[in-house]
Amino acid sequence: MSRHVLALDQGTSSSRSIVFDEAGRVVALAQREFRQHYPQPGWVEHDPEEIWQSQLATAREAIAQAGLTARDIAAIGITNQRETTVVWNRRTGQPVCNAIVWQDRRGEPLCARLRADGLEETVRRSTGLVIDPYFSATKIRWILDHVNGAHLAAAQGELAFGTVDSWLIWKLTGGRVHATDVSNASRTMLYDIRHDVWDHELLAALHVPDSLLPQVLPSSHAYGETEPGLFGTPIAIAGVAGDQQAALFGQACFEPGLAKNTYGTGCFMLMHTGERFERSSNGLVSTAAARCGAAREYAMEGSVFIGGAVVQWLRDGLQAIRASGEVQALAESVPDAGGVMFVPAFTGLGAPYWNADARGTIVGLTRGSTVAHIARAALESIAFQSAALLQAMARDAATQGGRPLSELRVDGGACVNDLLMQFQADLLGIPVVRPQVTETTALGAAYLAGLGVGVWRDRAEIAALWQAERRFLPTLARERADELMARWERAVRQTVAE
Ligand SMILES: Nc1ncnc2c1ncn2[C@@H]1O[C@H](COP(=O)(O)OP(=O)(O)O)[C@@H](O)[C@H]1O
Ligand SMILES: O=P(O)(O)OC[C@H](O)CO
Repeated sequence: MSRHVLALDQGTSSSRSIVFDEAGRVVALAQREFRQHYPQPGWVEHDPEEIWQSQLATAREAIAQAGLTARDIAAIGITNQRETTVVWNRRTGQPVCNAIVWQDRRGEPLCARLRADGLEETVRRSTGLVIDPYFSATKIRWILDHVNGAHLAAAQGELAFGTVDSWLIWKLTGGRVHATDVSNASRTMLYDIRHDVWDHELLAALHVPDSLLPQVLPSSHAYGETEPGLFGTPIAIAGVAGDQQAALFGQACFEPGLAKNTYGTGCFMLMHTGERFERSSNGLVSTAAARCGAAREYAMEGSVFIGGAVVQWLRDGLQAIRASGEVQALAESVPDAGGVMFVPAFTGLGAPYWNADARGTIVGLTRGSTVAHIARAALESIAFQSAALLQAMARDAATQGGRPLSELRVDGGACVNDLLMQFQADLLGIPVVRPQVTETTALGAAYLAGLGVGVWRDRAEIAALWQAERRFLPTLARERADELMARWERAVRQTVAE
């Protein structure tokens, strides 16, 4: 049997495909960026057709680059930017409009209505989430309300909704399979993660007909086979998970209390909480972890909307650097941020603050401040936001009888930045551990698929493959770290002042 697995990693800024071997090593990687559309302030869209074409192209490239053919691929695992919403016509397979991306805030007025209707507790109890336009529910409703004919077509059962995984499964199987996995379903704000069913009270509150919805399956499962024409021979789709839950799996965080933080466009810290659905009292959400069988598994999550994206802003907005990789040298050209504090609330603030109206703020500027101080403060903001998540997790653990975190596993595009990782360890006061394979999102999807077809036997075998590349140990005095966090929180308060 073939021992290679192909992971399709459909991210916010690019589509990537990676071929892994049975040791979990990257054999080939292909990547394509695609266009971001910003039709109005606060709106972000993607063209679903471009998502599909870029994903397909990278999948073919990765197989060819590895010197393999489709026959050598044991299975495909899919992982994806979560919450992003696609609605398409079941007969023609055509999307009815652009995908509404997770960062898009247009659902806020509807969220305000849901809050006013007193649905907050229902949402939290059933879905584990807070009412926020980040999640798919209000994006679906917006499409049905604003796209010509969509409301009627939905009522007549002609339309299908899916997060990006469902859309890719649909395209890969030639429209034969309309499904999603439980970790993606848990991000829609319509799925009851306690009982594993779509929540009919929430569907009714949002007037979303259930004919729109995909079937929800475990993350490691036989979803179907790809159309023979796509790769020359059919390949089994055997794993599907939202990218953050896939990263948790790829980091081998299978035990309650193990956590990872992914530093991509945003930052996403997830802690496995085992089979217990725990609710946060400190601004985090509960979510379904990737699932291999019938047992329910959960995670506590903190989502930061602007992580590595602040570095993109330094590059594209401020034009302070030409490439993201240059930020470390610029930030290191000064000994510290010189009192500058940067809160990149460009699209509001996610966890633990949940404020859609906050906007970016730089405080503490003096005559001596330079672009290097701003770059350093920008990098530090990624660590501050993540530290606020960890503090929230620690507060939850303290009240729920859990143990505080003993180390944090990291991954994502910005985790290559040593300065950022060291500052993160300093703020957190625990080791920050970077694994040898930092493509953990794709690796998690590959593991889920490979487990299904026997490339890997069980989680123990996967856990044994995980290896640290570098441990960043905290060096800062705790009082100094606390002082910095207090200054950060003061700066955050200024982002919401009008
Ligand atoms: N050396 C670096 N230091 C800090 N941030 C970086 C560095 N290199 C890349 N990044 C940031 O990492 C992000 C890309 O990470 P990636 O995991 O590929 O994102 P995504 O999955 O969200 O598309 C970008 O926002 C980029 O600015
Ligand atoms: O595409 P990423 O890696 O920034 O991940 C996006 C998240 O899934 C959004 O919840």
